Amino acid sequence: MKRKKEIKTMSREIVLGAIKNSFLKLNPLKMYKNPVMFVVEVGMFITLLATIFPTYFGSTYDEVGYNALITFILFVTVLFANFAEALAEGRGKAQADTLKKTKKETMAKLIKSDGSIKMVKSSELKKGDIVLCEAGDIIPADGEIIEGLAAIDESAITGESAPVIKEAGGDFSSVTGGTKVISDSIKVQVTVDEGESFLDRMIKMVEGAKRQKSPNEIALTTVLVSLTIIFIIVVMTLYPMAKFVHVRISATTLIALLVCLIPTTIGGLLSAIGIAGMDRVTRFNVIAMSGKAVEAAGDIDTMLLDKTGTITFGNRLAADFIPVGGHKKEEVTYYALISSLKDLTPEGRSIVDLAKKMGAKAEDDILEGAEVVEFTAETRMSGLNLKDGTIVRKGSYDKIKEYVESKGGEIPEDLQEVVERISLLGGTPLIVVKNNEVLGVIYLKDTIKPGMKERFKQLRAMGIKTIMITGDNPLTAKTIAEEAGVDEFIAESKPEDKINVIKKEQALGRLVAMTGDGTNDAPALAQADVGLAMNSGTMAAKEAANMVDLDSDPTKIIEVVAIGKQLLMTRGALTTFSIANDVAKYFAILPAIISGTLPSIRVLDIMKLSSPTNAILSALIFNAIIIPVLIPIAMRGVKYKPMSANALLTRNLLIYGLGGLIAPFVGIKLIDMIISLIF
Ligand SMILES: Nc1ncnc2c1ncn2[C@@H]1O[C@H](COP(=O)(O)OP(=O)(O)OP(=O)(O)O)[C@@H](O)[C@H]1O
Ligand SMILES: [K+]
Ligand SMILES: [Mg+2]
Repeated sequence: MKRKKEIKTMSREIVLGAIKNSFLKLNPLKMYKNPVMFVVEVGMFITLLATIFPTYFGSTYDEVGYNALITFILFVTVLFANFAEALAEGRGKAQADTLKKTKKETMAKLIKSDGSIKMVKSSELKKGDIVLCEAGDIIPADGEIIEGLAAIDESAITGESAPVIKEAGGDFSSVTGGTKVISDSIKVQVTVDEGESFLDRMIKMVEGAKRQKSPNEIALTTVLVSLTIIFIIVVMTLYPMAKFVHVRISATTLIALLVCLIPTTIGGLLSAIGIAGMDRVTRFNVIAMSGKAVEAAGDIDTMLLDKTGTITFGNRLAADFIPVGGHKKEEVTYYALISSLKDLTPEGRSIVDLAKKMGAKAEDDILEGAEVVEFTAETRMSGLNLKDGTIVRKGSYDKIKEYVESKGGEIPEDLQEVVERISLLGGTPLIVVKNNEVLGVIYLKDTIKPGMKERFKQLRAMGIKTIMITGDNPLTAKTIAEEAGVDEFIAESKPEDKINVIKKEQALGRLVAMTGDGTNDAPALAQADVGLAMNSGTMAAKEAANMVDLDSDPTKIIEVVAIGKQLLMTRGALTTFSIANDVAKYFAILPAIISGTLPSIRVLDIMKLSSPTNAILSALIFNAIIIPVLIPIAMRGVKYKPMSANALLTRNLLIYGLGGLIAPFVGIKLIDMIISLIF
């Protein structure tokens, strides 16, 4: 998988910026957005007061040093949490800066209504304006090509240096502001107003300016806040209880205890995990419009893929012309050529090329007065109505059969056999007819992308059902489906079938992902829970989708799903670790605090820490340090291996649950040993 636009994960600049921002984030007006860490910050202010006025907070003047130390550790804890978030944000900003460099003011050649050209600034362009873009020009705004064809360098946005061909009409007519015309000239109609361009939206997304908490994140935050409130109540009731049994506990100790118990680890890392997840998607050259979309990708049950161009390379090339019904090869070749003279699809062009190579030649005046019937996915046919009344068509087996029969023609006996032969090879048969007479078949060859079987196996291991949906005939569909290893296929489907399949799956409570690039994919892309549009596709598709792949690689949906899963897993794993940690800390320090005055508790004091004060300090230091220790995992995400949800859960509970329980005992004991050496 190509990752061209790799931006350094951890440059000096990003780290320095993050350090500065972790201090700025201390502002309580910003801090309250992270409720768990806000509680720590408030606790810090109280222990600070307890350092200055110890007697008001149940401390003695002897304990000023202890109070100050606790205040300092709490300060560092909050700082560490802020650093995690700032670091994640910083990496997004670095990517946004690279994009911003693309967004330069350029001069545009505005075509006025009288046809004359006026030079204007790109920022002055409005929706609907028509501009001329010639070789060497930077395209001044997003738009659709309304006239011409050009090679365009999109490397500024995609990082891909090979130019792409864009042309008026069809699914490859949209152009993006900031890209450069390499050859030829086009007329472009501007489709967006200033500030709303694709690049603008991309920058905003990557920068995190529009970042909102995803529903999952909000739900988890609610759980964390509830836990925090419970522990505040627990710690508050501890005070009168301790007094009752004549144990003196100062406010500072209670706050230290509280901070150890509330889920500070996940509280500190939660937003970094979300931001880093989106960042990983961006690093794959996919722009996600929301964190919600990335998370949805992690929960996908069903994936819809089309055949041509997704599972196969999609550059279907004519490989042969096969006559049927006693016709000659020259005849099919000639009419295949005629039917494709005005067919600008890759298939049509390859037919013209092959027919010419095989010696067919169209008369110079054949197109005079001829009516062009363009290919649509709906009709699955294309061709010409010649001036002399001859009708030439080529198209899919089912549609041509329908057409010929409606015109009173007959289907030659050997047609079925030829169609089957091509289909069994995974090729697409196109039937050529003249008036109501079937002449033969065009064999369009396509190749399955390498490694598809392996990828679908992985998806199956993840528990995802794959459905290939194609306009091609059932036999070709079956051959390709079997060869690629998809779970199900739907053949002879019309564009609207996609949206129906999605709706049906969703009605069964499933989350559905799909990729697409055409305007007719737009409704389905919008309907899908994860819609990944190709950057090469139309604006309509890109606007409807919640993700855009800058490399226009439809199979990348597989990686996006893996990243989404990894994001959800990372969050789950670190939450488990955090809570297990807090439970362990409770058992590590509470006996140490109380056993001094209540000897009966001593049996519980399994850790044998050097002193109650050292126990609290060690636990609190461990609590702070664990945040930066886990930052790399939050950023990188936990390792993901395709397996079922249950197997994953068991595995993670073992690693992160058990690990979270054991780590504090080891960590706190070590810190205690170091502290007792110092003091
Ligand atoms: N240029 C063309 N002229 C006539 N018929 C065509 C042309 N291109 C494709 N067809 C026929 O129309 C069918 C449907 O095409 P469409 O592009 O909708 O689907 P597809 O490319 O076969 O599959 P997918 O949905 O996987 O891309 C093709 O299978 C083929 O039989
Ligand atoms: K904690
Ligand atoms: Mg197609």
